[in-house]
Amino acid sequence: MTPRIVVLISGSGSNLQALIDARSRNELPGEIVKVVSSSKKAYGLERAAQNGIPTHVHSLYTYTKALGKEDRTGRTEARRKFEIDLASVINKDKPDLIVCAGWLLILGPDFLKEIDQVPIINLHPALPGAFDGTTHAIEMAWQKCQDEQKPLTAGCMVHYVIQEVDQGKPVVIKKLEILPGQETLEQYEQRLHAQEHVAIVEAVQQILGPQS
Ligand SMILES: Nc1nc2c(c(=O)[nH]1)N[C@@H](CN(C=O)c1ccc(C(=O)N[C@@H](CCC(=O)O)C(=O)O)cc1)CN2
Ligand SMILES: NCC(=O)N[C@@H]1O[C@H](COP(=O)([O-])[O-])[C@@H](O)[C@H]1O
Repeated sequence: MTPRIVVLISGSGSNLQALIDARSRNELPGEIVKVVSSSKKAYGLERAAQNGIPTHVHSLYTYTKALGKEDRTGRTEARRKFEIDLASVINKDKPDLIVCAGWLLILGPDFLKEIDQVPIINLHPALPGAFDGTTHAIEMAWQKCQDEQKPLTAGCMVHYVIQEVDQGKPVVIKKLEILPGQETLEQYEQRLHAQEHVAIVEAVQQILGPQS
């Protein structure tokens, strides 16, 4: 039985594309059965559609738009319902692995409790213990190198998702050296994304085993 993969995205989906391309090369030990996006504008939805992969948009805004900014209790409840519903959507596809590929929302305890037995992995554009819990790790690493004016070992990792954001056990780590003044942020980003596209495929291969 081919392992079933659900991929969570929020944006461009270039890492989803890396998984799709690996599958096309028979190098992915699993089938992407659903792509769930937190945004209806995510180009990754287009990438999925172009490859016949079912999609679902699960937008937090849908749950919170009727609430006032000051309605903290309401927003907390809405976030809980968002997460429980998200877990229900995903569980319907009976995944063997869930991959956060640029999913820009913290998965709270209500979600993790409902998913329970299915491993979840996340791609984070930083090394273990560096810039945990941020969605701006790429820029922060590059800027840190410029500020300190000394080489910085940066990179990306794919790690298991636990409640503590970006602190789960690493599965794949890719290191990159940033030299101050030697490249623009865009040039570093390009190098990093290329490594991410390798790391995310390697992580799925490691977890789900060789091509089935
Ligand atoms: N429980 C976990 N959830 C998630 C993890 C994780 O390790 N444990 N990884 C993240 C991915 N991520 C960094 O790799 C990350 C995603 C989102 C955020 C964040 O602060 N999100 C805010 C909204 C931010 C925004 O709208 O711009 C939020 O969820 O309220 C930090 C890190 C995926 N989830
Ligand atoms: N903290 C999570 C985070 O910053 N994730 C980052 O979102 C991007 C998604 O790109 P993509 O939509 O092109 O795959 C990737 O760079 C990934 O590391």
